[in-house]
Amino acid sequence: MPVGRRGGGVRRARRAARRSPDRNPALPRRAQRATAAHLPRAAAGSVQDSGAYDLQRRTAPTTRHRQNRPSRVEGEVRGLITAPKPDGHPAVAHGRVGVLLINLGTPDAPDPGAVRRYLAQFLSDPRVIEIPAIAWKPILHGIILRTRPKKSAHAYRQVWTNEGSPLAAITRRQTEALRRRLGGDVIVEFAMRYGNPGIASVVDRMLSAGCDRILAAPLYPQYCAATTATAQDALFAALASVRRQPALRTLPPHHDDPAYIGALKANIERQLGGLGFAPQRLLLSFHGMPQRTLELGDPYHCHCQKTARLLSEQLSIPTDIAFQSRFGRAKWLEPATDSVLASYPSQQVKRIAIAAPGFSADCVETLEELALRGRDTFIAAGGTDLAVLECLNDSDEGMQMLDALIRRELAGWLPGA
Ligand SMILES: C=CC1=C(C)c2cc3[nH]c(cc4nc(cc5[nH]c(cc1n2)c(C)c5CCC(=O)O)C(CCC(=O)O)=C4C)c(C)c3C=C
Ligand SMILES: [Fe+2]
Repeated sequence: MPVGRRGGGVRRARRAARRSPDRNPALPRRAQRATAAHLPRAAAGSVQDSGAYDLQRRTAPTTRHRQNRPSRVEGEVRGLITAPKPDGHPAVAHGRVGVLLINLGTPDAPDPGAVRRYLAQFLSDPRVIEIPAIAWKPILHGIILRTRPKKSAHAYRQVWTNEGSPLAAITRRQTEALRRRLGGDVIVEFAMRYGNPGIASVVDRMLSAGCDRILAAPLYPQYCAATTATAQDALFAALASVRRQPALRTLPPHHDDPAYIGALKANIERQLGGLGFAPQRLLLSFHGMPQRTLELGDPYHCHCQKTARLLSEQLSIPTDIAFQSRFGRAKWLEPATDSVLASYPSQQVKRIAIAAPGFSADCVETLEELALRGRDTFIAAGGTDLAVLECLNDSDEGMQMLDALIRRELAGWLPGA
Protein backbone atom coordinates (compact mmCIF):
# COMPACT_ATOMS: atom_id res chain seq x y z
CA MET A 1 0.00 0.00 0.00
CA PRO A 2 1.39 3.48 -0.86
CA VAL A 3 2.65 5.35 2.17
CA GLY A 4 0.35 8.36 1.67
CA ARG A 5 -2.75 6.24 1.55
CA ARG A 6 -1.69 4.36 4.57
CA GLY A 7 -1.11 7.60 6.47
CA GLY A 8 -4.61 8.78 5.51
CA GLY A 9 -5.94 5.47 6.70
CA VAL A 10 -4.28 5.96 10.05
CA ARG A 11 -5.83 9.41 10.46
CA ARG A 12 -9.25 8.20 9.40
CA ALA A 13 -8.98 5.25 11.74
CA ARG A 14 -8.04 7.45 14.65
CA ARG A 15 -10.90 9.89 13.95
CA ALA A 16 -13.32 7.01 13.62
CA ALA A 17 -12.08 5.52 16.84
CA ARG A 18 -12.59 8.82 18.70
CA ARG A 19 -16.12 9.22 17.30
CA SER A 20 -17.05 5.61 17.52
CA PRO A 21 -20.27 4.76 19.29
CA ASP A 22 -18.57 1.43 19.97
CA ARG A 23 -15.98 2.91 22.22
CA ASN A 24 -15.56 0.85 25.26
CA PRO A 25 -18.04 2.06 27.86
CA ALA A 26 -16.02 0.25 30.51
CA LEU A 27 -13.17 2.74 30.05
CA PRO A 28 -13.20 6.31 31.39
CA ARG A 29 -13.49 8.90 28.58
CA ARG A 30 -9.86 9.93 29.07
CA ALA A 31 -8.73 6.34 28.67
CA GLN A 32 -10.85 6.00 25.52
CA ARG A 33 -9.23 9.07 24.01
CA ALA A 34 -5.80 7.78 24.99
CA THR A 35 -6.59 4.45 23.41
CA ALA A 36 -7.47 6.01 20.09
CA ALA A 37 -4.55 8.44 20.18
CA HIS A 38 -2.06 5.70 20.87
CA LEU A 39 -2.99 3.50 17.97
CA PRO A 40 0.27 2.23 16.52
CA ARG A 41 0.61 3.57 13.00
CA ALA A 42 1.51 0.26 11.46
CA ALA A 43 -1.61 -1.29 12.83
CA ALA A 44 -4.18 1.20 11.70
CA GLY A 45 -4.86 -0.63 8.45
CA SER A 46 -6.16 -3.56 10.41
CA VAL A 47 -8.68 -1.32 12.11
CA GLN A 48 -10.08 -0.29 8.77
CA ASP A 49 -10.42 -3.75 7.32
CA SER A 50 -11.52 -4.60 10.73
CA GLY A 51 -11.55 -8.02 12.22
CA ALA A 52 -12.91 -6.02 15.15
CA TYR A 53 -15.92 -8.27 15.59
CA ASP A 54 -13.63 -10.99 16.70
CA LEU A 55 -12.21 -9.31 19.65
CA GLN A 56 -13.56 -10.27 22.98
CA ARG A 57 -11.52 -7.91 25.08
CA ARG A 58 -13.34 -4.71 25.91
CA THR A 59 -11.39 -3.56 28.92
CA ALA A 60 -7.85 -2.37 29.40
CA PRO A 61 -5.46 -5.32 29.36
CA THR A 62 -4.96 -7.06 32.66
CA THR A 63 -2.08 -9.36 33.51
CA ARG A 64 -4.18 -12.31 32.41
CA HIS A 65 -4.89 -10.63 29.10
CA ARG A 66 -1.24 -9.93 28.58
CA GLN A 67 -0.34 -13.55 29.23
CA ASN A 68 -2.83 -14.68 26.63
CA ARG A 69 -2.14 -11.85 24.33
CA PRO A 70 -2.48 -12.11 20.60
CA SER A 71 1.00 -12.28 19.21
CA ARG A 72 0.58 -9.60 16.55
CA VAL A 73 0.14 -5.89 16.85
CA GLU A 74 -3.06 -5.91 14.85
CA GLY A 75 -4.54 -8.26 17.41
CA GLU A 76 -3.68 -5.85 20.20
CA VAL A 77 -5.29 -2.97 18.37
CA ARG A 78 -8.34 -4.93 17.46
CA GLY A 79 -8.50 -5.81 21.13
CA LEU A 80 -8.78 -2.20 22.15
CA ILE A 81 -10.99 -0.80 19.41
CA THR A 82 -13.90 -3.12 19.30
CA ALA A 83 -17.07 -3.08 17.32
CA PRO A 84 -20.16 -4.87 18.52
CA LYS A 85 -20.68 -8.26 17.01
CA PRO A 86 -23.69 -8.68 14.78
CA ASP A 87 -26.45 -10.73 16.34
CA GLY A 88 -25.63 -14.40 16.32
CA HIS A 89 -21.92 -13.93 15.61
CA PRO A 90 -20.12 -16.60 17.57
CA ALA A 91 -17.29 -15.78 19.93
CA VAL A 92 -14.02 -16.56 18.17
CA ALA A 93 -10.74 -16.93 19.98
CA HIS A 94 -7.84 -15.88 17.80
CA GLY A 95 -4.41 -14.33 17.66
CA ARG A 96 -2.36 -17.24 18.99
CA VAL A 97 0.54 -19.06 17.38
CA GLY A 98 0.56 -22.84 17.69
CA VAL A 99 3.21 -25.52 17.18
CA LEU A 100 1.95 -29.02 16.54
CA LEU A 101 4.50 -31.81 16.91
CA ILE A 102 3.41 -34.90 15.00
CA ASN A 103 4.77 -38.39 15.48
CA LEU A 104 3.77 -41.74 14.08
CA GLY A 105 1.61 -43.04 16.92
CA THR A 106 1.51 -46.16 18.98
CA PRO A 107 -1.06 -48.49 20.54
CA ASP A 108 -2.93 -47.37 23.67
CA ALA A 109 -2.01 -50.58 25.46
CA PRO A 110 0.38 -53.50 24.90
CA ASP A 111 -2.40 -56.01 24.29
CA PRO A 112 -3.50 -57.64 21.05
CA GLY A 113 -6.81 -55.72 20.89
CA ALA A 114 -5.21 -52.29 21.17
CA VAL A 115 -2.38 -53.26 18.84
CA ARG A 116 -4.90 -54.57 16.32
CA ARG A 117 -6.80 -51.25 16.32
CA TYR A 118 -3.55 -49.35 15.85
CA LEU A 119 -2.25 -51.61 13.08
CA ALA A 120 -5.62 -51.55 11.30
CA GLN A 121 -5.43 -47.77 11.02
CA PHE A 122 -1.70 -47.68 10.24
CA LEU A 123 -1.68 -50.42 7.63
CA SER A 124 -4.86 -49.16 5.92
CA ASP A 125 -3.04 -45.96 5.00
CA PRO A 126 -2.36 -46.02 1.24
CA ARG A 127 0.74 -43.88 1.85
CA VAL A 128 2.17 -46.77 3.89
CA ILE A 129 1.01 -49.76 1.88
CA GLU A 130 1.14 -48.81 -1.77
CA ILE A 131 -0.77 -51.81 -3.05
CA PRO A 132 -4.22 -51.38 -4.63
CA ALA A 133 -6.85 -51.68 -1.87
CA ILE A 134 -8.65 -54.48 -3.70
CA ALA A 135 -5.56 -56.67 -3.38
CA TRP A 136 -4.36 -55.43 0.02
CA LYS A 137 -7.60 -55.45 2.07
CA PRO A 138 -8.07 -59.26 2.00
CA ILE A 139 -4.43 -59.75 3.04
CA LEU A 140 -4.66 -57.14 5.78
CA HIS A 141 -7.94 -58.34 7.28
CA GLY A 142 -7.61 -62.03 6.43
CA ILE A 143 -3.99 -62.59 7.49
CA ILE A 144 -2.06 -59.68 9.00
CA LEU A 145 -4.60 -58.41 11.52
CA ARG A 146 -5.25 -61.98 12.63
CA THR A 147 -1.62 -62.83 13.30
CA ARG A 148 0.54 -59.76 13.83
CA PRO A 149 -1.24 -58.09 16.80
CA LYS A 150 -0.33 -60.95 19.14
CA LYS A 151 3.31 -60.95 18.08
CA SER A 152 3.60 -57.16 18.17
CA ALA A 153 1.81 -56.93 21.54
CA HIS A 154 4.50 -59.20 22.95
CA ALA A 155 7.17 -56.81 21.63
CA TYR A 156 5.35 -53.79 23.08
CA ARG A 157 4.95 -55.49 26.47
CA GLN A 158 8.72 -55.85 26.77
CA VAL A 159 9.33 -52.10 26.40
CA TRP A 160 6.15 -50.63 27.96
CA THR A 161 6.76 -48.07 30.73
CA ASN A 162 4.79 -46.64 33.67
CA GLU A 163 4.04 -43.67 31.42
CA GLY A 164 2.76 -45.93 28.64
CA SER A 165 4.33 -46.62 25.27
CA PRO A 166 7.86 -45.17 25.09
CA LEU A 167 7.03 -43.30 21.88
CA ALA A 168 4.04 -41.58 23.49
CA ALA A 169 5.84 -40.84 26.76
CA ILE A 170 8.86 -39.33 25.02
CA THR A 171 6.79 -37.29 22.56
CA ARG A 172 4.85 -35.91 25.55
CA ARG A 173 8.11 -34.96 27.29
CA GLN A 174 9.44 -33.32 24.12
CA THR A 175 6.24 -31.28 23.92
CA GLU A 176 6.51 -30.14 27.53
CA ALA A 177 10.18 -29.25 27.09
CA LEU A 178 9.46 -27.24 23.94
CA ARG A 179 6.58 -25.49 25.71
CA ARG A 180 8.97 -24.40 28.46
CA ARG A 181 11.51 -23.22 25.93
CA LEU A 182 9.11 -21.22 23.76
CA GLY A 183 7.28 -19.65 26.69
CA GLY A 184 3.74 -18.34 26.83
CA ASP A 185 3.70 -16.82 23.36
CA VAL A 186 3.25 -20.19 21.68
CA ILE A 187 0.76 -23.00 22.23
CA VAL A 188 2.65 -26.29 21.83
CA GLU A 189 0.77 -29.56 21.38
CA PHE A 190 1.52 -33.02 20.02
CA ALA A 191 -0.57 -35.41 17.98
CA MET A 192 -0.15 -38.86 16.51
CA ARG A 193 -0.80 -39.87 12.91
CA TYR A 194 -2.25 -43.19 14.09
CA GLY A 195 -3.91 -43.77 17.45
CA ASN A 196 -4.20 -41.13 20.14
CA PRO A 197 -4.24 -38.21 20.44
CA GLY A 198 -5.30 -37.94 16.81
CA ILE A 199 -4.39 -34.99 14.61
CA ALA A 200 -7.99 -33.83 14.01
CA SER A 201 -8.89 -33.61 17.70
CA VAL A 202 -5.69 -31.76 18.63
CA VAL A 203 -6.07 -29.30 15.75
CA ASP A 204 -9.63 -28.69 16.84
CA ARG A 205 -8.41 -27.90 20.34
CA MET A 206 -5.73 -25.56 19.01
CA LEU A 207 -8.26 -23.68 16.91
CA SER A 208 -10.56 -23.35 19.91
CA ALA A 209 -7.63 -21.96 21.87
CA GLY A 210 -7.25 -19.23 19.24
CA CYS A 211 -4.40 -20.54 17.07
CA ASP A 212 -4.75 -18.78 13.75
CA ARG A 213 -1.16 -19.59 12.81
CA ILE A 214 0.02 -23.17 13.12
CA LEU A 215 3.44 -24.64 12.47
CA ALA A 216 3.12 -28.40 12.02
CA ALA A 217 6.30 -30.32 12.72
CA PRO A 218 6.32 -33.96 11.61
CA LEU A 219 9.11 -35.38 13.75
CA TYR A 220 10.89 -37.15 10.90
CA PRO A 221 14.29 -35.74 9.94
CA GLN A 222 14.26 -37.69 6.66
CA TYR A 223 11.28 -37.01 4.39
CA CYS A 224 9.25 -40.05 3.47
CA ALA A 225 5.79 -40.25 1.90
CA ALA A 226 4.90 -42.99 4.41
CA THR A 227 5.64 -40.70 7.37
CA THR A 228 5.96 -36.97 6.58
CA ALA A 229 3.46 -36.79 3.74
CA THR A 230 0.80 -38.83 5.47
CA ALA A 231 1.09 -36.70 8.63
CA GLN A 232 0.56 -33.61 6.49
CA ASP A 233 -2.31 -35.28 4.61
CA ALA A 234 -4.05 -35.88 7.93
CA LEU A 235 -3.52 -32.28 9.00
CA PHE A 236 -4.86 -30.89 5.72
CA ALA A 237 -7.81 -33.30 5.90
CA ALA A 238 -8.58 -32.10 9.43
CA LEU A 239 -8.71 -28.53 8.16
CA ALA A 240 -10.75 -29.34 5.05
CA SER A 241 -14.03 -28.82 6.85
CA VAL A 242 -12.91 -25.84 8.93
CA ARG A 243 -14.46 -22.50 8.01
CA ARG A 244 -11.83 -20.32 9.59
CA GLN A 245 -8.58 -22.01 8.63
CA PRO A 246 -5.33 -21.00 10.28
CA ALA A 247 -2.27 -19.92 8.34
CA LEU A 248 -0.15 -23.02 8.05
CA ARG A 249 3.54 -23.82 7.91
CA THR A 250 5.22 -27.21 7.96
CA LEU A 251 8.68 -28.06 9.22
CA PRO A 252 10.81 -29.15 6.26
CA PRO A 253 12.94 -32.29 6.42
CA HIS A 254 16.13 -31.58 8.35
CA HIS A 255 18.25 -34.63 7.49
CA ASP A 256 21.23 -32.45 6.50
CA ASP A 257 20.67 -29.49 8.77
CA PRO A 258 23.81 -28.61 10.75
CA ALA A 259 21.64 -28.23 13.88
CA TYR A 260 20.41 -31.83 13.50
CA ILE A 261 23.81 -33.30 12.60
CA GLY A 262 25.40 -31.36 15.48
CA ALA A 263 22.78 -32.63 17.93
CA LEU A 264 23.32 -36.22 16.79
CA LYS A 265 27.09 -35.86 17.09
CA ALA A 266 26.86 -34.44 20.64
CA ASN A 267 24.29 -37.03 21.71
CA ILE A 268 26.24 -39.97 20.29
CA GLU A 269 29.64 -38.81 21.55
CA ARG A 270 28.23 -38.23 25.05
CA GLN A 271 26.85 -41.78 25.14
CA LEU A 272 29.92 -43.41 23.56
CA GLY A 273 32.05 -41.70 26.21
CA GLY A 274 30.03 -43.39 28.97
CA LEU A 275 30.32 -46.96 27.66
CA GLY A 276 32.33 -49.54 29.55
CA PHE A 277 33.93 -50.81 26.32
CA ALA A 278 35.39 -49.32 23.14
CA PRO A 279 33.17 -50.11 20.14
CA GLN A 280 34.98 -50.92 16.91
CA ARG A 281 32.06 -49.77 14.79
CA LEU A 282 28.97 -47.56 15.00
CA LEU A 283 26.02 -48.92 13.03
CA LEU A 284 23.57 -46.23 11.93
CA SER A 285 20.25 -48.04 11.62
CA PHE A 286 17.36 -46.31 9.82
CA HIS A 287 13.81 -47.60 9.45
CA GLY A 288 13.52 -49.41 6.13
CA MET A 289 11.19 -48.81 3.20
CA PRO A 290 10.27 -50.89 0.16
CA GLN A 291 12.98 -50.54 -2.51
CA ARG A 292 10.19 -49.61 -4.95
CA THR A 293 9.59 -46.29 -3.15
CA LEU A 294 13.15 -45.26 -3.96
CA GLU A 295 12.55 -46.10 -7.61
CA LEU A 296 9.30 -44.09 -7.52
CA GLY A 297 11.23 -41.01 -6.39
CA ASP A 298 10.79 -40.96 -2.63
CA PRO A 299 13.81 -39.05 -1.27
CA TYR A 300 13.89 -41.08 1.95
CA HIS A 301 16.81 -43.31 0.99
CA CYS A 302 18.90 -40.35 -0.20
CA HIS A 303 18.08 -38.42 2.97
CA CYS A 304 19.20 -41.34 5.15
CA GLN A 305 22.41 -41.73 3.17
CA LYS A 306 23.16 -38.03 3.47
CA THR A 307 22.51 -37.97 7.23
CA ALA A 308 24.81 -40.98 7.64
CA ARG A 309 27.57 -39.39 5.54
CA LEU A 310 27.44 -35.99 7.26
CA LEU A 311 27.36 -37.60 10.69
CA SER A 312 30.20 -40.00 9.97
CA GLU A 313 32.34 -37.07 8.79
CA GLN A 314 31.87 -35.56 12.27
CA LEU A 315 32.64 -38.70 14.27
CA SER A 316 35.96 -40.40 14.88
CA ILE A 317 34.49 -43.94 15.02
CA PRO A 318 33.98 -45.84 11.72
CA THR A 319 30.29 -46.10 10.77
CA ASP A 320 28.07 -48.30 8.64
CA ILE A 321 24.51 -47.74 7.48
CA ALA A 322 21.68 -50.28 7.51
CA PHE A 323 17.86 -50.42 7.29
CA GLN A 324 15.67 -52.19 9.84
CA SER A 325 12.05 -53.26 10.47
CA ARG A 326 11.36 -54.99 7.19
CA PHE A 327 7.64 -55.61 6.67
CA GLY A 328 6.05 -57.93 4.12
CA ARG A 329 7.55 -59.85 1.24
CA ALA A 330 8.65 -57.09 -1.12
CA LYS A 331 12.31 -56.16 -1.45
CA TRP A 332 13.25 -53.48 1.10
CA LEU A 333 16.19 -51.10 1.25
CA GLU A 334 19.49 -52.84 1.96
CA PRO A 335 21.62 -53.75 3.74
CA ALA A 336 19.23 -55.04 6.39
CA THR A 337 20.24 -54.27 9.99
CA ASP A 338 19.80 -57.87 11.18
CA SER A 339 22.04 -59.21 8.37
CA VAL A 340 24.74 -56.67 9.17
CA LEU A 341 24.61 -57.55 12.86
CA ALA A 342 24.90 -61.25 12.04
CA SER A 343 27.85 -60.65 9.72
CA TYR A 344 30.01 -58.42 11.96
CA PRO A 345 31.60 -61.08 14.18
CA SER A 346 32.89 -63.06 11.20
CA GLN A 347 34.70 -59.85 10.14
CA GLN A 348 36.25 -59.62 13.62
CA VAL A 349 33.90 -56.77 14.57
CA LYS A 350 32.81 -57.97 18.00
CA ARG A 351 32.21 -54.74 19.90
CA ILE A 352 29.69 -52.35 18.42
CA ALA A 353 27.31 -49.49 19.16
CA ILE A 354 24.09 -48.83 17.29
CA ALA A 355 22.43 -45.44 16.82
CA ALA A 356 19.06 -44.85 15.14
CA PRO A 357 19.23 -41.26 13.85
CA GLY A 358 15.95 -41.43 11.91
CA PHE A 359 13.86 -41.95 15.05
CA SER A 360 13.25 -38.75 16.99
CA ALA A 361 12.10 -40.84 19.95
CA ASP A 362 12.87 -44.31 21.17
CA CYS A 363 10.09 -46.74 20.37
CA VAL A 364 9.39 -50.42 19.92
CA GLU A 365 11.63 -50.45 16.84
CA THR A 366 14.70 -49.28 18.74
CA LEU A 367 14.04 -50.71 22.20
CA GLU A 368 12.77 -54.14 21.17
CA GLU A 369 13.99 -54.76 17.64
CA LEU A 370 17.49 -53.33 18.10
CA ALA A 371 18.21 -53.56 21.82
CA LEU A 372 16.65 -57.01 22.42
CA ARG A 373 16.39 -58.97 19.18
CA GLY A 374 19.36 -57.22 17.53
CA ARG A 375 21.53 -57.95 20.53
CA ASP A 376 20.51 -61.64 20.45
CA THR A 377 21.41 -61.85 16.75
CA PHE A 378 24.81 -60.22 17.29
CA ILE A 379 25.74 -62.28 20.37
CA ALA A 380 24.56 -65.52 18.73
CA ALA A 381 26.87 -64.74 15.80
CA GLY A 382 29.86 -64.35 18.13
CA GLY A 383 29.74 -60.66 19.10
CA THR A 384 30.80 -59.75 22.64
CA ASP A 385 29.64 -56.18 23.36
CA LEU A 386 26.74 -54.20 21.96
CA ALA A 387 25.27 -50.88 23.08
CA VAL A 388 22.12 -49.40 21.58
CA LEU A 389 22.35 -45.65 22.07
CA GLU A 390 19.32 -43.58 23.00
CA CYS A 391 17.66 -41.46 20.34
CA LEU A 392 17.68 -37.68 20.69
CA ASN A 393 14.45 -37.94 22.70
CA ASP A 394 14.09 -34.99 25.10
CA SER A 395 17.85 -34.74 25.72
CA ASP A 396 19.34 -31.24 25.96
CA GLU A 397 20.96 -31.73 22.55
CA GLY A 398 17.70 -32.87 20.98
CA MET A 399 15.59 -30.12 22.50
CA GLN A 400 18.09 -27.42 21.65
CA MET A 401 17.95 -28.57 18.02
CA LEU A 402 14.16 -28.74 17.95
CA ASP A 403 13.91 -25.32 19.57
CA ALA A 404 16.27 -23.86 16.92
CA LEU A 405 14.46 -25.47 13.98
CA ILE A 406 11.04 -24.45 15.27
CA ARG A 407 12.09 -20.86 15.98
CA ARG A 408 13.51 -20.61 12.47
CA GLU A 409 10.21 -21.73 10.97
CA LEU A 410 8.27 -19.37 13.24
CA ALA A 411 10.18 -16.35 11.87
CA GLY A 412 7.86 -13.36 11.67
CA TRP A 413 5.21 -15.04 13.77
CA LEU A 414 6.78 -14.44 17.16
CA PRO A 415 6.98 -11.03 18.81
CA GLY A 416 10.35 -9.50 17.98
CA ALA A 417 11.30 -12.34 15.62
C1 LIG B 1 11.12 -43.35 11.10
C2 LIG B 1 10.46 -43.57 10.00
C3 LIG B 1 9.54 -44.67 9.67
C4 LIG B 1 9.32 -45.15 8.41
C5 LIG B 1 9.94 -44.67 7.14
C6 LIG B 1 8.36 -46.21 8.54
C7 LIG B 1 7.87 -46.97 7.49
C8 LIG B 1 7.08 -48.09 7.61
N1 LIG B 1 6.72 -48.76 8.76
C9 LIG B 1 5.96 -49.85 8.47
C10 LIG B 1 5.39 -50.77 9.36
C11 LIG B 1 5.45 -50.69 10.75
N2 LIG B 1 6.15 -49.76 11.49
C12 LIG B 1 5.90 -49.96 12.81
C13 LIG B 1 6.37 -49.20 13.86
C14 LIG B 1 7.06 -47.99 13.73
N3 LIG B 1 7.49 -47.39 12.56
C15 LIG B 1 8.09 -46.19 12.86
C16 LIG B 1 8.69 -45.29 11.97
C17 LIG B 1 8.73 -45.45 10.58
N4 LIG B 1 8.03 -46.34 9.85
C18 LIG B 1 8.05 -46.04 14.28
C19 LIG B 1 8.56 -44.84 15.02
C20 LIG B 1 7.41 -47.15 14.82
C21 LIG B 1 7.22 -47.46 16.29
C22 LIG B 1 5.85 -47.19 16.82
C23 LIG B 1 5.73 -47.54 18.27
O1 LIG B 1 4.60 -47.77 18.71
O2 LIG B 1 6.70 -47.61 19.03
C24 LIG B 1 4.98 -51.04 12.96
C25 LIG B 1 4.33 -51.50 14.28
C26 LIG B 1 5.14 -52.39 15.09
C27 LIG B 1 5.13 -53.76 14.49
O3 LIG B 1 4.08 -54.39 14.44
O4 LIG B 1 6.19 -54.14 14.00
C28 LIG B 1 4.71 -51.52 11.68
C29 LIG B 1 3.79 -52.65 11.30
C30 LIG B 1 5.82 -49.87 7.06
C31 LIG B 1 5.03 -50.92 6.30
C32 LIG B 1 6.52 -48.79 6.52
C33 LIG B 1 6.72 -48.33 5.13
C34 LIG B 1 6.11 -48.72 4.09
FE1 LIG C 1 7.44 -48.32 10.67
